Amino acid sequence: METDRRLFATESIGGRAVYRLHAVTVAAGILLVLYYRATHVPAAGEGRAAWLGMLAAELWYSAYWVITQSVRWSPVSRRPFRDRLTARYGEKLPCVDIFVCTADPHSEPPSLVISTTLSLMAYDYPAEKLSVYLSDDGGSILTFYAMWEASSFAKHWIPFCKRYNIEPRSPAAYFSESDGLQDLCTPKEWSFIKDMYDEMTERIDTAVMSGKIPEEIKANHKGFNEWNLEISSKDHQPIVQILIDGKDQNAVDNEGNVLPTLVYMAREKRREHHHNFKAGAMNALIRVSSVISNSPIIMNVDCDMYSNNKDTIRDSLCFFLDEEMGHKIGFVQYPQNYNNMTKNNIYGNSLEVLNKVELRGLDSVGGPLYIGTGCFHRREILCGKRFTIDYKEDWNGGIKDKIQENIYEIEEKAKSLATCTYENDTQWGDEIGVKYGCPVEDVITGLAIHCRGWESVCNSPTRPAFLGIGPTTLAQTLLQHKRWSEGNFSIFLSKYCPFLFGHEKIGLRHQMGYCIYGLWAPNSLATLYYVTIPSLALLKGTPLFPEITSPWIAPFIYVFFVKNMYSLYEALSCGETLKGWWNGQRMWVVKRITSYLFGVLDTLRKLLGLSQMTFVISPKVSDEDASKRYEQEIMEFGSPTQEYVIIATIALLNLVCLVGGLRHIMTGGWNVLFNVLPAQIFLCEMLVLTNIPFYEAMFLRKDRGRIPFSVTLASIGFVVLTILVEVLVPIV
Ligand SMILES: O=c1ccn([C@@H]2O[C@H](COP(=O)(O)OP(=O)(O)O[C@H]3O[C@H](CO)[C@@H](O)[C@H](O)[C@H]3O)[C@@H](O)[C@H]2O)c(=O)[nH]1
Ligand SMILES: [Mn+2]
Repeated sequence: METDRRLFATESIGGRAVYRLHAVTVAAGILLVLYYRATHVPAAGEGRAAWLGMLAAELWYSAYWVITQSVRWSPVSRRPFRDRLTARYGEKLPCVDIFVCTADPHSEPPSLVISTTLSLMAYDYPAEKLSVYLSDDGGSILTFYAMWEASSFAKHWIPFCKRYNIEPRSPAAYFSESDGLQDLCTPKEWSFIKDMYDEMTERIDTAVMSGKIPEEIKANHKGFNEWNLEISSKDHQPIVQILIDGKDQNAVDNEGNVLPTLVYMAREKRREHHHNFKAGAMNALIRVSSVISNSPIIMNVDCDMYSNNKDTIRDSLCFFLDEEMGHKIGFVQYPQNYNNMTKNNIYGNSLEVLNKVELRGLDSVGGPLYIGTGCFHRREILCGKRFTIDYKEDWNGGIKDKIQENIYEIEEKAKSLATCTYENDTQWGDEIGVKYGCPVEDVITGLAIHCRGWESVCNSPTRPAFLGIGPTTLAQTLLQHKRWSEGNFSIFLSKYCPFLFGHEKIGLRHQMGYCIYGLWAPNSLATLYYVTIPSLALLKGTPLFPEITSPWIAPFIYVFFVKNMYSLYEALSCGETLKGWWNGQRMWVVKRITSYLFGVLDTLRKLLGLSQMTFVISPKVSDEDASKRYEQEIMEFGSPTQEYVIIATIALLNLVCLVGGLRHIMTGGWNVLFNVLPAQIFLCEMLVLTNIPFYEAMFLRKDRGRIPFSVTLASIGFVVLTILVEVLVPIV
């Protein structure tokens, strides 16, 4: 009976023996490599500087490797017992507020936003306890209109979902997956609801295309009056519209059941006030919801992350309501999964290893990071509460306790909480709510929560809880990673550096876990060095590794192979393909020499006060031609960017160095090449192999997504320049 009390189980993840064997031997190998480097520095003039650079890069890699192992030692997975929750609490469950953020009706189409919203409204959870809030940072009447449409479609959609117990509950996802041949409902019923949905989306898409809402529609809801002629996305009054008021007896679906509360909010925007991006939106939502439903649990998702699993709320509550551990848990994070990944993960965006290995590993050392989406928080904790050993949550707060206030009064009160000036001279954005000033506001907020004594857990059900839209072009991928690496690096360099801020507050391994991401960006420097200097040295004939006959080559080979084999094993065991792993390796190099490099440079510029923080939204739509290439897993370049110049230059440089290196056969014979330089030939060759898609994109492809000619030309120029410089002022 004892065990039945628990609402969730913690299980350790297998395969640790293999892992630990690999880790211990690789660590030994690394020590030998470093020892060799430090004791065999060549004389000046024989490549000493280049050798010392190798030492520095390898020292960095070693330290970083140790950091990434912090979370791999004893990962855990969690299993909630939903049935026990239901048996114990019945429908006496806490109220839950759900926040959705959107920012721009063009890169985040309103029809997508409402599909997400509808999927959340249709959770298997008592509707009277559920409130869904949308924050629209685009302040767009188009998004409001879509929400208004959703509020009436919900009356058909929610009962349909519940009656037939369908999954997923995002209409867009459901109709694209199901072909109407399901035996759960009559074909007539299915077509009825599908037509209704199609017609609604068409009306919305037409409105978005024309940018206007027909007058007769506007007459249907007072909310449309908020948009007068002067209003723009960067300059408008606060707007709060309760589209469905859960307390209203008349707000029922077509079967007479209560509907969840649905609220549209566009916080005030004025040009002279900084709005703090998504963090600002989240904080406004926390306040606005406090006067409408004030639920003790807050869940937030991005507008493209629909709910793919109807049980997620109940699953999450198993953690918070667990009698033994629940009081320590500050938030429950779900992994970020995408529904638009191709089989072989061409841009390395599937985050499988991060989700399945790193998040679970973090879970065993204090808790996963808050990653900004798919996360359940206790409201109190988001508002700054510290952990105390006798902490006990009052689960009765929320919608049902509210006295019946006039809906207009509530809206007015809510608006006053969403103004630009509300936060002046308050702790909002610092001690209260989501923190400001960082492009990964979520990570820094989660860190502060951990440092206030709370733990977090990662729940990763077999049927993913949320599915979003991942980047589908190289440019989008690099952009997202620039924001992430820059954000995490700026945390590392700030007073929130996990080693300082977390000192004595969270465990060492937890601090290191945070630094896996904090140090993504500076990895770029070591990588840039490693993909250029050994190759240039090969061209010149300067050895930078032990000879093949020297026993010292062994640790180099061991570390290289075993580390990579383990990474392959990890990827395969997370469900990736061999090719997917290979593509992922390419993307690591590419991200490091572009996104992460710019991440370092921009972080430094910000530290020097030369630039301001930005948040470039990832587009959720792409053109047809490009989507086709994405599905065929052909890399997309298109218009020229500096990133592409770097990628093309490094690719070409390595090709030239490999070919040029082979000329040593002429002068020194096979002996020189294969005894003295084998490691460099191998390294250079591996780089050339991974870079094959780039050569194709430069020289062979004819489609619109190829590398633009100007980029190829520039990269040829840079390669020539590099080699000239190398001849004139040798660096290696
Ligand atoms: O001024 C802004 C900018 C963005 N957003 C919203 O923030 C979300 C995330 O933006 P997106 O461009 O999709 O970024 P991603 O790179 O996909 O987001 C990941 O990384 C972000 C931090 O960089 C986290 O906040 C996200 O939760 C996480 O999914 C979206 O819903 C946006 O609508 C706003 O509400 N206001
Ligand atoms: Mn996104």
